[in-house]
Amino acid sequence: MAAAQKNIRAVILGAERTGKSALVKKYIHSIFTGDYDPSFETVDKKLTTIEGRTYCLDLIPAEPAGENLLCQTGEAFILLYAIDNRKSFQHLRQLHAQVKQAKARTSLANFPIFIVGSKADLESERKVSLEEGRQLAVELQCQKLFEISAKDHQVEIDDLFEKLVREVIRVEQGSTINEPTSPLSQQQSPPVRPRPVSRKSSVMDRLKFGSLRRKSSMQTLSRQNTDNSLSENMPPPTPTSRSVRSVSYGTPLSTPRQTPALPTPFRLDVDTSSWRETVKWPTEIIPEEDYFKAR
Ligand SMILES: Nc1nc2c(ncn2[C@@H]2O[C@H](COP(=O)(O)OP(=O)(O)OP(=O)(O)O)[C@@H](O)[C@H]2O)c(=O)[nH]1
Repeated sequence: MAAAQKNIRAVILGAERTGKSALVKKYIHSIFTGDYDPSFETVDKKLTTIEGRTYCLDLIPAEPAGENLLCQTGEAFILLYAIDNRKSFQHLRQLHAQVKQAKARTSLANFPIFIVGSKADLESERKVSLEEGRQLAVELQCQKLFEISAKDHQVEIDDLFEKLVREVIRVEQGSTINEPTSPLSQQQSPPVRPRPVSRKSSVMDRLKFGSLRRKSSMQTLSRQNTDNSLSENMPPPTPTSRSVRSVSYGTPLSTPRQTPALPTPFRLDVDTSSWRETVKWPTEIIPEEDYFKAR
């Protein structure tokens, strides 16, 4: 196995019990146990190869408070809410501000932030609509919005992290993806003050200072990227298999429009940077021809 040519530190921020650890476990180990263990510390890595280059993705689930250092060192961010928990959604603005403020003290002005709604399998308990998620992604100028389920959506979760890596690559190659640097970044950086040590921030400290003893020895290495059609510079793929149906509206997301009734569960992936919306149906849940036949 080739050594990683680049490390990418992805920080997953979200309120308690939004499914941060479950998301990481699903991506790294392909499992969903349904357990809740507040003492479970996951700092996991996964190698992924994109366009011949190997990246090591460090995944760091973080508690919402007191994570400035984490935010400063992160290169990509996932702001996670649970679709069945309105408070976790309302918390995202604060998390977003926290990330922006922390990054304004660093030299990294451009970095991807995805908004992700978890627990998409709990449709009947939904408290946050897709439209609200989409509006917030546009308002905060986040690159993408996903709805996923750590219980059901392996392919979509793989896709989510691949897209995150691709966004980091785009930044590395010089694309500007965030809004202009905020006034905060022009101020002189205040000294970083010691912060309260929390369960997950102590993981970060140990990671940072090289003394982390990984709880899990399992690392999933070698995830070959075989699908170049995901390249951001290419036009959306023509649906060739039953597995994916893409709908492009070609209108700004803020324009009121008719949204087709969607089967559930499903995943929404909105690319807010290109104002293109893509809705995908996983085949194993509802084959697209069945869906269209029924309409
Ligand atoms: N149905 C369903 N349950 C989920 C999903 N993701 C997580 N959960 C459950 O939600 C609970 C919390 O998940 P965790 O992954 O521990 O959440 P967390 O955000 O890491 O929680 P903290 O450690 O408190 O920060 C657990 O009981 C999970 O099994 C999901 O996609 N669907």
